[in-house]
Amino acid sequence: MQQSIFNSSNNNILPHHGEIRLYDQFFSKEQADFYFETLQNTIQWKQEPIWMFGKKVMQPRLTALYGDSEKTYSYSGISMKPFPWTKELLEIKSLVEKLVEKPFTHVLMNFYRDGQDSMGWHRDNESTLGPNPVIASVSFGASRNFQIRNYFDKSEKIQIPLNHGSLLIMEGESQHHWEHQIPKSKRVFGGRINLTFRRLI
Ligand SMILES: O=C(O)CCC(=O)C(=O)O
Ligand SMILES: [Fe+2]
Repeated sequence: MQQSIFNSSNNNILPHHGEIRLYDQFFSKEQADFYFETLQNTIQWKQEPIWMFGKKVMQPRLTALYGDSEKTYSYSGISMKPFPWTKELLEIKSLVEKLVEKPFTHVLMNFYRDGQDSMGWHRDNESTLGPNPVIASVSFGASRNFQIRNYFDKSEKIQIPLNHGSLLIMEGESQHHWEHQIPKSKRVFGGRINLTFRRLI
């Protein structure tokens, strides 16, 4: 199932059970270029292992966690301790918070070096995020397809491109009923940086 959401700013992409909204040009091209460059060079990117089906495997991308406190964030069998906020991350956080009207405590960042880097199907439903988390996802760099599918009926699928400077908000029941992924692509060559702002409780 494919929905036409292009150019819409605050329409819900999900047909039921939760809300996902896309702001395709939340950042101007100049702002997005600046943040892509700066984050690429100043963030402490690392390739970290995770546990999958009882095996330790390297994640197919680089990651970094920045945030408020000493509070560690655990997912897929690993825990990450946040680095303190940088000037640019605080700027981006405050722009996003102005729109969402909710505060965030952490940002989990992913650097997809090229089309071969990816993230598999998952839900952001760790108990430390609370029952119906608001997750704000900012993208800079190469455009990648964001695929969403119904967790209970895997045939119900939606795909949207996340472009340079876009902001995607996931909220309500979305993390209960829907999972998402960034698949590999043979047609993508450049790097992409994604920031997911979260509130850890
Ligand atoms: O790179 C993306 O757009 C998705 C990131 C994501 O799903 C996550 O960090 O949980
Ligand atoms: Fe996610």
